[in-house]
Amino acid sequence: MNTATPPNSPLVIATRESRLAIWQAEHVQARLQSLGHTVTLLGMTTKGDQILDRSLSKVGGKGLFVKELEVALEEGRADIAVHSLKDVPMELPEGFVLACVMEREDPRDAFVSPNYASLDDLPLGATVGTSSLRRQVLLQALRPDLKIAPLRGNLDTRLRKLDDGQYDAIVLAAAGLKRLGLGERIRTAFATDDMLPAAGQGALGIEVRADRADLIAALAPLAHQPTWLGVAAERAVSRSMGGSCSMPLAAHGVWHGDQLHLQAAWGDLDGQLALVQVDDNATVTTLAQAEALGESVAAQLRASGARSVPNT
Ligand SMILES: NCc1[nH]cc(CCC(=O)O)c1CC(=O)O
Repeated sequence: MNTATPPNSPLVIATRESRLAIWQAEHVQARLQSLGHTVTLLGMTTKGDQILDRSLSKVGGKGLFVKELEVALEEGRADIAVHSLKDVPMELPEGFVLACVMEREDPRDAFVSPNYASLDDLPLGATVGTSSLRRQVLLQALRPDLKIAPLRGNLDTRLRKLDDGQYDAIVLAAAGLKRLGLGERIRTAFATDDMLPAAGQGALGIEVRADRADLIAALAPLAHQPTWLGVAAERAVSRSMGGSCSMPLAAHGVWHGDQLHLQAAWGDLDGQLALVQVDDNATVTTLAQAEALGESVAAQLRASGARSVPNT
């Protein structure tokens, strides 16, 4: 079966239908169009979009936001899938690859509140909305008095719940807010030293079928190597720790002038709060070297008491 795209046939991008997902797909569409391609979008709903009443860490499945898009690639209904890299499982299913990682938007977490300018301004015992275990652990380390309440839904839904008065503040990825032109809602962007981001936060990954060498070549100009080296290391930490969204794990890699600086944190919510942090760097010029640094940092986390869970 020859499924290679003939020249001039349009490329089809599979995308979720949240405003952020559409923005990201249109961003890739515009970049590809500027390279001379014809590009259309195919919108679809994923399991992660449908389950809104439970914390995703309790739903448990990996790749809740990506599976349906992969089926569209498998069946040839679409050519490429654009993802927030943070939502992409550490191991892609057999037959799929990340064709490229694009330049990162702001990787930081954002403090959003109608009444308070920063975490320090919150009164004792204030309620902060987030369903991310990583954010929960890091927030409790900074402010043990805070009440953390679950918060799900797309960005607009989360902001509406804040505006309805259900929370004193919420914590979101700065990248999503900025992409949607909602950057003015950010009262403070957390220093990454205080709130270390999730692996891949703020970066876009483009997934294709591994047998589509034509697409991998077409997408190569969209890659941003410094971002890719950083997130490759972050994802290696997570993979090595058996990473799933049910583990509070943070990893942030910054590549500059052949040096990769990688920070990671692991937390435990069972019983007393435990937080383990590691900081390392290495000379890195290839993805394999970036991943080796990530594995080394994961080993250092474990040596300091972090427990990895086996991949399921
Ligand atoms: N887990 C949902 C998700 N996936 C990607 C982003 C934001 C954009 C990004 O990190 O690239 C968000 C929202 C959030 O964490 O606030």
